[in-house]
Amino acid sequence: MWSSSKFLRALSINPKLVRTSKHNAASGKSKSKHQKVLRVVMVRHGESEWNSKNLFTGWYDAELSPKGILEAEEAGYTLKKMKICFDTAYTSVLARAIDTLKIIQAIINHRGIPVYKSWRLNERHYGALTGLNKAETAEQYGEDKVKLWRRSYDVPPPAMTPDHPYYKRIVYDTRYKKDPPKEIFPMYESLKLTLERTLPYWEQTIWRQIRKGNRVLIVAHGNSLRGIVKKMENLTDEEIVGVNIPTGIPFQYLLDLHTMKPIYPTRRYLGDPDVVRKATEAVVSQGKAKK
Ligand SMILES: O=C(O)[C@@H](CO)OP(=O)(O)O
Repeated sequence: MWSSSKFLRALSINPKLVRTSKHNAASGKSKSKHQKVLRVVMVRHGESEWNSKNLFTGWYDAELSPKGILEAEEAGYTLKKMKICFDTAYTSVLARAIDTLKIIQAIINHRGIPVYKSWRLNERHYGALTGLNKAETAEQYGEDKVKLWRRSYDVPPPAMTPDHPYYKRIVYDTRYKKDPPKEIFPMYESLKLTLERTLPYWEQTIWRQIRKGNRVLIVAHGNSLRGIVKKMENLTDEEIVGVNIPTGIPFQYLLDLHTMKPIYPTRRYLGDPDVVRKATEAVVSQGKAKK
């Protein structure tokens, strides 16, 4: 069993330096004088029904699969074991992220914290690819093309047109009645376009809360999180191609209280490294053609 203390030792983090208790949870609006570092935890939702079928999902509102529910529970137990507490949580408007957050909240006994939902944390819009099988798409267009669509920084997938089977379901979904406004409602998104709509929310809302000393949990999606990771780790457009985020495994950044810079240059997963590696490789192979 990979215990939280073993995990913290592996990361060479002194747990005493990180605020973990519920102290000041309700009013935790200012940095405690004992607090040496700030922590932000992010997690990609648990596996969805469409992940399990290996379909491009994007803004389609897939539910969590039974495995995804277990992954969300596991994420909750990991945070509970490590005694990590939060003041505020942010998520997208998609069920797979909202439900993952609810499961985590229940397990860590944080049902009462404020939760903010924004379409800006949604998965990237996969355009015309939405609903297609990734392996079959790789067979048809080649693995390189699918890798470009899935992981390049600025190559967008083809646009979703009104005759697409999921167009109406997404465009007329009442949750988007007010936001995003029609003029910017996406029909496709590269990672660059995804980041351009996530970044204002990250900088003007989430980052401000972190700066104030609030302990923030973000439950979002593979690509909205890749955008934030690119920003946090200063990755180049080429480097972000190699970043794949597994479902349901929380990762954290510890930030220096004064400089607000990450203490470790890369994200740290809160989980058994072997499990993280295998889960990450599985995400990569979703884009491979079936042999
Ligand atoms: O299909 C999607 O919406 C995303 C995440 O599930 O997939 P990918 O990992 O291919 O970007």
